[in-house]
Amino acid sequence: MTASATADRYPSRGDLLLVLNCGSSSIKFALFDAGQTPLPRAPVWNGKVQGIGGDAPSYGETGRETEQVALDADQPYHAALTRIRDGVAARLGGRRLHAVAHRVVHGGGRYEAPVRMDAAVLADLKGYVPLAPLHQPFALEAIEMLLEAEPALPQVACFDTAFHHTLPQVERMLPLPYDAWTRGLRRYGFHGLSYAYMAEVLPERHGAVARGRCIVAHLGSGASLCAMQDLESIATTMGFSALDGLMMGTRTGALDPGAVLYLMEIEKLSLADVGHLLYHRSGLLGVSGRSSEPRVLLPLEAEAGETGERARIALALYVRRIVREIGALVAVLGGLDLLVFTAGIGEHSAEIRARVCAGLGFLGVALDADANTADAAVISAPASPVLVGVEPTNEEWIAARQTLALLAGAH
Ligand SMILES: Nc1ncnc2c1ncn2[C@@H]1O[C@H](COP(=O)(O)OP(=O)(O)O)[C@@H](O)[C@H]1O
Ligand SMILES: CC(=O)OP(=O)(O)O
Ligand SMILES: [Mg+2]
Repeated sequence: MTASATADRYPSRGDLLLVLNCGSSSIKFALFDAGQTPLPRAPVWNGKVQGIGGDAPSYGETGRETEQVALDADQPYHAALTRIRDGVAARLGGRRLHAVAHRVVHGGGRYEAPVRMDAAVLADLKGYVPLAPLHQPFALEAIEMLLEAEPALPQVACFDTAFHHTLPQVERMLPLPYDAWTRGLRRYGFHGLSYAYMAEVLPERHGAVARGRCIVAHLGSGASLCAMQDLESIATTMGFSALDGLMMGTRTGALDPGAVLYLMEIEKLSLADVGHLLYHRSGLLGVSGRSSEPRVLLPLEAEAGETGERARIALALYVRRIVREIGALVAVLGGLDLLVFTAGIGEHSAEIRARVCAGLGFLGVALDADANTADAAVISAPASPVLVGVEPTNEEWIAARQTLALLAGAH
């Protein structure tokens, strides 16, 4: 093997690895010290580009949030990537960038494991853009930009859908005519890097209970639930696309398809208009008319008049959908041992957690109010038959580790 092939496979001391996590409203970036074994969970540098798709996208580094930099709203992804690359270059100081890991939301039926990117894989993954229009194009844009700028730099795609390869067929199938299945119209599931992290960290945190009947509630801008048994996905609320399941910041979640037909046939909305409505103008934003974020809506509930009323109904609907879907997953699991909240809202909103848990009284779920307010790792009361936890997710670390393993030839 040549020296450069060996360097591709194994990082040397001091080598760094960049992870890009393109979400629906943000790009999270993290730089890891790839030369250390085991890979440290904390990055050496990280940050977040926020407000992608909105009027005021901005770039910020963790620890320097007050120095938020405005980005060109017409080309936010390009501007963001340029900033991130500048930031990486400033931190290399003679060290080598070993690889770039990307969270790619959709791997379709073909990619159940991370894959090294090249032009052919890129073309393949572009085929899944219609299945994840809020996410897929942007991750692929970043990959394409880097393939052109630094063709020798290894890039690896790590898929949200991959963790759900254990779903049984009865959870994967859509009740359409059978040949839809063979055409790839099936439930894939998302947020898999987050659930993969949970499968790693929950046994460390909670011991054997994590291997039992467990539900993880990933509540971010996009939101889903995953039912795990023995740390494997057995059911999940997002399905064919990232529109299914829970109500989200701007997305509907599960919706009667008859409503879509009505909007198009009777109200004459075009296909593009319906797509925009379902992905960008619905959910908490659409119902409240004010914000896609619970932290903005919660204080508005106290207001008199329409603002307060709509904030209250938006949040009531949001919480009701979570409770209903948890109920459905409890039925699939045959009971519940552990419920874990994660992602932006799950990790930080004690009020949303309290409202969800109040709806789970039928399971005997009882919270310790102080622990919940403190975002503690265990927030259930000692007598609660279901252990309830809060666990910060770390999709970037999972992507970094998968990438190192793939490049070292472990896949
Ligand atoms: N400290 C916080 N308190 C309450 N909500 C928060 C906090 N931080 C983030 N959030 C909420 O989390 C959501 C974003 O979650 P995140 O997991 O970062 O989503 P994404 O990956 O899609 O960008 C937003 O609704 C945001 O308001
Ligand atoms: C799949 C998905 O909705 O991801 P995110 O929550 O990061 O937008
Ligand atoms: Mg996310």
